[in-house]
Amino acid sequence: MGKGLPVIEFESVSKHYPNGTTAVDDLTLTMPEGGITVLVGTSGCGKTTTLRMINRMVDPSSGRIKLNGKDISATDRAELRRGIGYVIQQAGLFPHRTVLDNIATVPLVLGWGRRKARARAEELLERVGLQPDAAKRYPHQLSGGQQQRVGVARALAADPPVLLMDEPFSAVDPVVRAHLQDELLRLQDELQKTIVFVTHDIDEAVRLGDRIAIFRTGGQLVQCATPAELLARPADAFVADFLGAERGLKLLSLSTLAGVEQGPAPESGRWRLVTSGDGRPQGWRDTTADGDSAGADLVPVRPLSDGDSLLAALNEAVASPSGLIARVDADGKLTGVTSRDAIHDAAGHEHARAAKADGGAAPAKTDAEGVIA
Ligand SMILES: Nc1ncnc2c1ncn2[C@@H]1O[C@H](COP(=O)(O)OP(=O)(O)OP(=O)(O)O)[C@@H](O)[C@H]1O
Repeated sequence: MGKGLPVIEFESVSKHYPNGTTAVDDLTLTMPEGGITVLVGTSGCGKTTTLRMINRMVDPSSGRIKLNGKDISATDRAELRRGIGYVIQQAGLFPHRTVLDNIATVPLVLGWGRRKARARAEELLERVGLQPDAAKRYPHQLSGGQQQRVGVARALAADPPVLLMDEPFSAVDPVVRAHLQDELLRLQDELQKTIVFVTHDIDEAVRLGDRIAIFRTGGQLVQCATPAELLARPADAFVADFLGAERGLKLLSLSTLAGVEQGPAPESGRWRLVTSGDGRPQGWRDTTADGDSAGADLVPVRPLSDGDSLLAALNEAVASPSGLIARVDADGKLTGVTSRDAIHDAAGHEHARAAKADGGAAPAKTDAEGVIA
């Protein structure tokens, strides 16, 4: 995350529609510089309305929103939007413009001139992981995932410090979605934008969010906290339900195997780890199997490295016939094995750490600005 100074501040903001709907109810929330704040909640809980109030597509009924300390109602809408990129579901690309022209839209409006705008669009095309030959295609000639990448590139074209993303990856399949999430995190590492991201998917929120704000129907913010805090200390039963029955496991997706003890692969007992000549784990061999099938029936092993999560480790340990996971270095060569027990201990430790109100992993923001009961 970046410096953490508040870039966007909601101060007691409400939005009531003329039909009597309260979309957002007395929202006080800050979004820090260089961080991804994810807004989640059930359908109709006011996430999109909250997002659209930031670029003044919707105006609040009461309260105040500040961007970099300045009340946005006093800022000209067009000027405000110059500093705010906006990405929506299914990309919202102009169908009759090429990919390159779509990406160059905002720079052209800003008067950059054709050559500079196109050069910038080409650079962004590459940055979001698209091949140069996509430039001349039209949106309908791209897959859904590619269109979303173009949508992200278009939003970044004028290098706005703030990015609003409204369910940008909801319309693509889970595999593409995971890729897009990875790409966004990679881009964010480089660019350090202040991002507000709307989703209804708690797993996506945990994966992407530096902070997660959970809303309930009626536009009420229930809790805003880091993913670890939220998973370890949900403010109430609504949040706990929303996080789901696997919330304990989700917490383990946030910690890595680095630092969890490992030892040499076993040289006795029923299961032996078979490695290739250059030390890469191949599978578990059952030493009690008869001679003929001993080599053929290797139980597959999925080696893990320090960057893999405790959740992945637990998963692998449960599936492993030996109860051990194989650990490898960056070259895929065996460094040792870790037992189920050691992973359980590490998992318990992570829970205890996250559950401590002032724990190292969880900055104590909850009372100051997080739990709005
Ligand atoms: N223009 C409008 N006029 C009246 N009611 C509206 C209008 N726009 C939104 N609403 C209502 O305000 C509430 C919040 O809507 P909003 O779109 O912000 O929710 P959301 O959390 O983004 O929902 P979803 O996850 O389904 O997209 C809903 O009850 C919605 O029907």
